[in-house]
Amino acid sequence: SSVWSNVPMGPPDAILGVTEAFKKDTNPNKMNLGVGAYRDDAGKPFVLNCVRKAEDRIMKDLLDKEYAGITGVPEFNKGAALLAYGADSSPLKEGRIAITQTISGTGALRVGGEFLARWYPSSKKIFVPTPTWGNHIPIFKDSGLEVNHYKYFDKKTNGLDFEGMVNDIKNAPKGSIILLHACAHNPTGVDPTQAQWDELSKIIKGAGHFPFFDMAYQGFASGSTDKDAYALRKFVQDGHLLALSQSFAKNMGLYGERTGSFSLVTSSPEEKARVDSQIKIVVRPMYSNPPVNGARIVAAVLNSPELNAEWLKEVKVMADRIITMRTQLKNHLVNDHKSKLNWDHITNQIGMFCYTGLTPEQVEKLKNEHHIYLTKDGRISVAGISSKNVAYLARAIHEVTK
Ligand SMILES: Cc1ncc(COP(=O)(O)O)c(CN[C@](O)(C(=O)O)[C@@H](O)C(=O)O)c1O
Repeated sequence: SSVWSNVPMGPPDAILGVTEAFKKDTNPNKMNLGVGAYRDDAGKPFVLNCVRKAEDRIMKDLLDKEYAGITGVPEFNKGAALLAYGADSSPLKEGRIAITQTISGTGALRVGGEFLARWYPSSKKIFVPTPTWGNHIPIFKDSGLEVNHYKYFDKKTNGLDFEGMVNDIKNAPKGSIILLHACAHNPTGVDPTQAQWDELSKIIKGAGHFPFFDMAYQGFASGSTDKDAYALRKFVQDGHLLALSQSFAKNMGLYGERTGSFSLVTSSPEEKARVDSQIKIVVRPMYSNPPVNGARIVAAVLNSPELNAEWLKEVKVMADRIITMRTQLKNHLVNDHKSKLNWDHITNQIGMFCYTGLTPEQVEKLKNEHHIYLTKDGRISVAGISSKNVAYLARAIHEVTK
């Protein structure tokens, strides 16, 4: 028998597997509402103008191909921290934030998971919302953490089960790690209000828990990078020493460039130096140092007032198109099809995803009868909807739900 005869066939990824199935479909009406990747109204991937301009500038600089340091391109780290924490962040001004460039958001979560498993003294338990991004669970398990869950989504209202969330977080063992989606919760599109975030900050502080923010959509949810960072900045203001993973996949359209960061708010520059040294010891044997291209693009955009201003406009255009598609989809369902169901959640939810409430059977029907591809949990990537296919989608959803 061969050396690998014991290797079983694994299941396709719940999200990326949908794209594979979509690509095999030859029907002209097919729609990919699976992976969270932005498309413009022509259904095409969108490379931001500010990114193209940044690339031009970088090419003209004729930079070398030397290794970046273990923690990546310094100008990138500076710009990413400023974007997340804000110009008036005291830990930033006091030099207390340890930050490393990572292989996009996934890499940030993994470096963070490994660091916490190795150095966080109070617990190996991380509590993630129910539901959460599917990849969170294997990332943290593979990091050596024990994954637990807190209530989050209310199936009855298709909204937030704040009561349940608060109770589960309060009942978690003291000093647990709490994973929080900073904005545009994936897969539900349901976010706490600012008042609810304020309360969560007090509760998490009171319980001595450790917040780990995953901010993969800053600017992409509301169109404002400051508004989308509200929860993170409020927790920092309230004195939490916390962890943050950032991704530039969506808000700067750098998906395949794999550009992100992991950062920790520490209590002093001296502590930051010790934490920095241990983050490097996690990263060096994992991938040694990160790719420079995406980081140079982000640095060029964030650190140039002109490109930064253009980026903020473009990220708002993306956010606004998503919001328009939500409204059109709901209007078709309510006005054209006189659907008896309540579709308010389609416009109440925010960010890349809409948690439709469709059952796995209805999802199967959308695929088999209408060539519409989405994940089994009923999540649709709103970016896959355009003015050309929104009516087709509404009719199909009505067909399978009436
Ligand atoms: C909450 C959250 N955190 C982190 C990431 C990591 O993203 P990256 O490593 O590319 O920076 C994603 C992307 N999730 C998806 O948009 C999605 O849920 O479809 C998709 O990119 C994915 O990889 O699944 C995410 O939704």
